[in-house]
Amino acid sequence: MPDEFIYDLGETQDNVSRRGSSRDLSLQPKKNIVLVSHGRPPWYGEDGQRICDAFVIGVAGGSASGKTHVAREIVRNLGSIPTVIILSQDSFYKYHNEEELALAHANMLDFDHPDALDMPLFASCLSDLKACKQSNIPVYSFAEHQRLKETKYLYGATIIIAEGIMALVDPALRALYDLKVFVQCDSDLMLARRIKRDVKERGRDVHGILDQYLRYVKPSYDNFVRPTATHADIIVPGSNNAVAIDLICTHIRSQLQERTNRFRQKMAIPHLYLTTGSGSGASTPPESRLEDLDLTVLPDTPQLKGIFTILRSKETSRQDFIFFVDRLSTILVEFALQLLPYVPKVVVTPVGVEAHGKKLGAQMVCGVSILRSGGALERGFRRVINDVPIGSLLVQSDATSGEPMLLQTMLPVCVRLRNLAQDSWVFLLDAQIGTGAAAFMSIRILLDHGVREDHIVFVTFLVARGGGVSVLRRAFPGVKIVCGAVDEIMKEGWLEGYKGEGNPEGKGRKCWVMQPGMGQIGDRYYL
Ligand SMILES: Nc1ncnc2c1ncn2[C@@H]1O[C@H](COP(=O)(O)OP(=O)(O)O)[C@@H](O)[C@H]1O
Ligand SMILES: Nc1ccn([C@@H]2O[C@H](COP(=O)(O)O)[C@@H](O)[C@H]2O)c(=O)n1
Repeated sequence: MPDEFIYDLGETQDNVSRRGSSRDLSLQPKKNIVLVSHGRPPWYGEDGQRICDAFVIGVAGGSASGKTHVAREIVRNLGSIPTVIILSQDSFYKYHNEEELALAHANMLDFDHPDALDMPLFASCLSDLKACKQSNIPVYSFAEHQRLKETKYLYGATIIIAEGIMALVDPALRALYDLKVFVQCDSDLMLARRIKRDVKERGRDVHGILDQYLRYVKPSYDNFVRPTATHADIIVPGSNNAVAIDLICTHIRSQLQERTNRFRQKMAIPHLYLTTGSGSGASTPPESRLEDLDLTVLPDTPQLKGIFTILRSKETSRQDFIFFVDRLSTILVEFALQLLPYVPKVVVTPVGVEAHGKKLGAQMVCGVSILRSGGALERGFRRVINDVPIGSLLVQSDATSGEPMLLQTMLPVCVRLRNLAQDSWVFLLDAQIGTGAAAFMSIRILLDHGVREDHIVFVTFLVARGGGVSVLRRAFPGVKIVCGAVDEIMKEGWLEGYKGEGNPEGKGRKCWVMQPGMGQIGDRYYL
């Protein structure tokens, strides 16, 4: 495995950028690999529903035939594709009891029978990933012959390569593949490669390897593995296979292109709701009448007006800007908390009488900030909800297409695990909803994880009435949107840069701007 593909989950983002954009998210064996390159474009339409599945390739073949090699070469050959996961069937070896473990260590347990693998679990994880949901897959140790306690969280792949000796055995698995590949390799070569690999990587000795090979591996190849070649769309040789891999990649590229085209056509619609040009007026679609947007807006008190006046002014110092952003986010989160369930609670006061009150009824509450501007709400959020877990999503517009691109997900555990996600309340934090593209993608990500739509509370300083919020509202009517104020206009224009530390000349740049707005909140807060 080339070094630039190795990336442990615990590494910092700095290390990833230093090494390039590839990530290996597996523990042991290092086989389930996630490669992230230029971000993931939207996988849903303007109605918020998924419009395409991930493209799934099944790669089967004998042990050490070169399945992993083929999978990695496909990734390398594809180059600048959005996100690829290589999912190894080895991860799905069943859990063994003490008796089976003793047999395994004596080379007397058959790992080459289809029953050794948890095929239904493999099919269910693969089916979730194909449907653009998250999956928590098992982690297997070859050294211990055992499934480990931890699971590995995977999410966000555009292409999934599932590889394993039995990858084409199970009809339920075969039904999930868009392309089926069989790696055909000479038996002598497979044995030679296996001896080398198992000594080096799996802690085995030559005698044991040969014993296991003759007892289980070879008969299994003849009985179960080789016959599945008939299901393959493409047979790839186990060596000198560059031409075959090139053909596979050409096919994948054309398939992805088709899916991308369908998406672009549909996503063009929200932009019809946005106004362009330099005029001061903006046409407002009927759907974005304030009462139809169902926003929870902070009461327009003189005190709030005072805060907004300071925040909107370009003369405000960075120090004051940070102070008032923190204050406003505290007020907003406090206000948003009224939307969560409360249950009765009786306490006894220091004077010995009962007081009938309430306590928060939500089991789990967490925050997810949409980086970078959403980070500006985190301090206020933490002030109101003590010790709350906060994750983040990095979504940025692609420079050429203008489409939002998912670059990184760092979600709290209660969202990553599906059984917890359905009971969690998630505060999505972003500074403003303008075009709504980042908000739209972030909501879709939470729904992919099983968070209930009516358990998502979007907290933001500003919403543009003429922007994408109307499309967002139609797609996700259950999401609660809490904002400090509603601005009228959303249009393409020049954003005056914040003048000060890090940007002495106050350079402007062209983008979608809200009016009157607060400028680029992330820049003003962080620069
Ligand atoms: N086309 C190839 N050319 C040269 N070596 C290869 C090729 N395919 C695989 N190998 C080598 O064979 C060994 C086993 O390959 P691997 O892809 O891990 O097999 P599998 O995943 O099928 O068990 C590795 O050491 C790998 O480098
Ligand atoms: N504890 C185990 C589990 C499996 N094996 C062998 O692994 C082979 C499949 O993995 P490949 O990467 O070679 O496809 C399979 O043939 C099993 O015999 C093992 O040795 N120990």
